[in-house]
Amino acid sequence: MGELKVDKHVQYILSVEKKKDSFEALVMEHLRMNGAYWGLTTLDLLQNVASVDQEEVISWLMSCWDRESGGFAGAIGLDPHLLYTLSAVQILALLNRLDVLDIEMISEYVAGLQNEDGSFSGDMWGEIDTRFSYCAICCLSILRRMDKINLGKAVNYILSCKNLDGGFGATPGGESHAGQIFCCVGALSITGSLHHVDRDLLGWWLCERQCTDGGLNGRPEKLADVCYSWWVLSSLIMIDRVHWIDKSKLTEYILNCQDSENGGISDRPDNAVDVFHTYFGVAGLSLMEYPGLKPIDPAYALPIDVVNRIFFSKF
Ligand SMILES: COc1ccc(S(=O)(=O)N2Cc3cc(C#N)ccc3N(Cc3cncn3C)C[C@H]2Cc2ccccc2)cc1
Ligand SMILES: [Zn+2]
Repeated sequence: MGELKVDKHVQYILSVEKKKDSFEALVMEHLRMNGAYWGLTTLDLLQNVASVDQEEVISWLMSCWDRESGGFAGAIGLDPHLLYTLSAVQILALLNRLDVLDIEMISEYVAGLQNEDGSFSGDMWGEIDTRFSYCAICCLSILRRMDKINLGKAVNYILSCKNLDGGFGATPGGESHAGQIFCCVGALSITGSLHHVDRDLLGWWLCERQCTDGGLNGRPEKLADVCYSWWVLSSLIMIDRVHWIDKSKLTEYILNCQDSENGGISDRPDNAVDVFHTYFGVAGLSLMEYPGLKPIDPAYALPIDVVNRIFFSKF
């Protein structure tokens, strides 16, 4: 408990980056690009992103770029997908190296995944999910190429996934889930369409996610989990209802999920730590303005100074 063990978490992230042959590394190999985004963004929030060899990261990242399609794969030699294309663009924005990208090819790849109904497929195999609407909109916004898609249809498709409880599902009629709500609210926020959201109805569903232990869950009756500190909290902030939860109890819950010895944060107290929950725990604390952390943007899931640089630079 107590306070955030910053140096321990920095050491943990750097050790995972180095441990290439661990079980965890093998399990996560197919989404190494996601893992790189989680690790690097955590280091930046902890004001330690200078501790990695950025040139090495960028050359590995570019070796995951499929120049045929214009998309990024989760690891070298795998098929491109929207999930990894967003992570790659977020990493390059973080490192202030968007200049290495063929922006036209990447934005054509993303736009090419929009369907007639405004929805997005994750890749050429066609799976449709509001997660992919978020990936497409966030990625094109960072690249300043939102003009490449039909924005009206994209927003209408997301709204077609709104439920009577004020939440959002993966597809029309899909059950409300905190992860999908983050994706839909984030995409609506980036496109300036939050006026379509019933803030009190959705805010109520979201604040009901706080459990007696202070943590947040993803659906009614589920156990609290640190990663929901991001999915629920960022959504509450975007709709200006964050005061409806107890931030100090949530902060306590996240700090309780730290491994004080070896660093890292787990999904719930005394479980195994991983990069995913370390990132979402630190990002959740950042959303609650925890001292010493860089503030993070709830919609772009990038430090605010990075978002400002993207939109207020001459680039
Ligand atoms: C440990 O078993 C798993 C199970 C699934 C996965 S996964 O499908 O690759 N993936 C990413 C993920 C990464 C790590 C790490 N390091 C740990 C978990 C986790 N989950 C599972 C999870 C998180 N909270 C509770 N649960 C059960 C989310 C999932 C889906 C997801 C992918 C990208 C972005 C957001 C969410 C990986 C490991
Ligand atoms: Zn989790």
